[in-house]
Amino acid sequence: MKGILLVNLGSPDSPEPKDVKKYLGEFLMDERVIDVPLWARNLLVKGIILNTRPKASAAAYKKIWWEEGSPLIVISKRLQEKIQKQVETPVALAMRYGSMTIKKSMQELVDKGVSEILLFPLYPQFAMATTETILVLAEEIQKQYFPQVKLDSVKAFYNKPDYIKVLSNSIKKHLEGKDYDHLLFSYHGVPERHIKKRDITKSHCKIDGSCCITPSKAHEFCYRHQCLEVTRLVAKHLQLEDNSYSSSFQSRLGFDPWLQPYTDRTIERLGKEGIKNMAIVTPAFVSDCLETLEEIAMEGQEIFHEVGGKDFTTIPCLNDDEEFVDLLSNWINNWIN
Ligand SMILES: C=CC1=C(C)c2cc3[nH]c(cc4nc(cc5[nH]c(cc1n2)c(C)c5CCC(=O)O)C(CCC(=O)O)=C4C)c(C)c3C=C
Ligand SMILES: [Fe+2]
Ligand SMILES: [Fe+2]
Repeated sequence: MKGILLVNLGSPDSPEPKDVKKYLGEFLMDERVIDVPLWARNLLVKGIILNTRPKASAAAYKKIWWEEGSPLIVISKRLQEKIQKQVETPVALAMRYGSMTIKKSMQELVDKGVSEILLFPLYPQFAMATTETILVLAEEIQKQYFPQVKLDSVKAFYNKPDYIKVLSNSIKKHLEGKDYDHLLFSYHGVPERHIKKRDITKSHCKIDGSCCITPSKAHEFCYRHQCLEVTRLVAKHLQLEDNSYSSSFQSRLGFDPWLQPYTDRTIERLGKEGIKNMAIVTPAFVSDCLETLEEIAMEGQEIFHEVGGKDFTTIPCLNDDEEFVDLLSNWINNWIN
């Protein structure tokens, strides 16, 4: 029998500093997230970040935490339950980091008689720090604990026309009746180095004004290209006017250059340039989480107001939107049959 394993990023067990520290330790010690030699990662993560960041991170998590738990986990569970209603084969949910492990969820599927698993990373764009780390870990677990199970995986779906349509419809629905001057597409950032490391041509990615719009085989693994493509395709679908939208990258960590322009500086610039009403959408995230509910909806809004902006509309992620559930269920049913 076939089975599905949806995988999202994960969250701490609670917004208390000790749980946040445990979670961040696992997340940031991943060599595909902080991609430096082990000794340097130990020094940076265990020596510096885990001694300074958990308190502030925990305070941020407390602001967005729901009674049922972490928004990212609760929303992912709702998505799983809704997909399960439309799919005949078992659908399990795991997180790359934290207690809902890939191993436990694979075991759950195997216990139900599953011998072929479709791994479904819940990320529209490929990144070393997201899709790749899930695929690598899932393969290791399968080889070690479930050698009899066949593993298949869903590729980044950033440019699939039916995905672009669902995302565009959601944006349109949430902006209905709103008067906005600028729509900002804010994607989670990654260090520039990550993009160059995954350039399979070894020479294409220059992270300049043109490489990501020049066709290349490198784009199969270029997070920057895939983000900018989502913006381009949605803008085309919604017939947005030039200069009424732009892309930026949020959540940078550390001192290395990350993908630019940075979201916080872009919001500030837009406000200073006289934009009064802005909307913001976050298509690198399938589920609302700390990075959308706190960093964008709270901090982003504050920055905008400080520089004279008025109306700041945060468009929710696709979460468990009916059209999105139908879309994922269709893709899964096509794989099953
Ligand atoms: C598109 C998805 C994501 C990419 C790419 C990504 C890269 C990345 N992230 C960090 C560091 C942190 N990310 C944190 C939170 C966080 N990141 C994502 C998604 C991507 N990260 C999500 C969905 C979340 C929220 C999780 C939740 O529980 O709601 C955090 C923790 C929060 C904080 O302390 O600010 C860190 C740290 C790096 C270094 C990185 C790429 C290299
Ligand atoms: Fe992140
Ligand atoms: Fe590129």
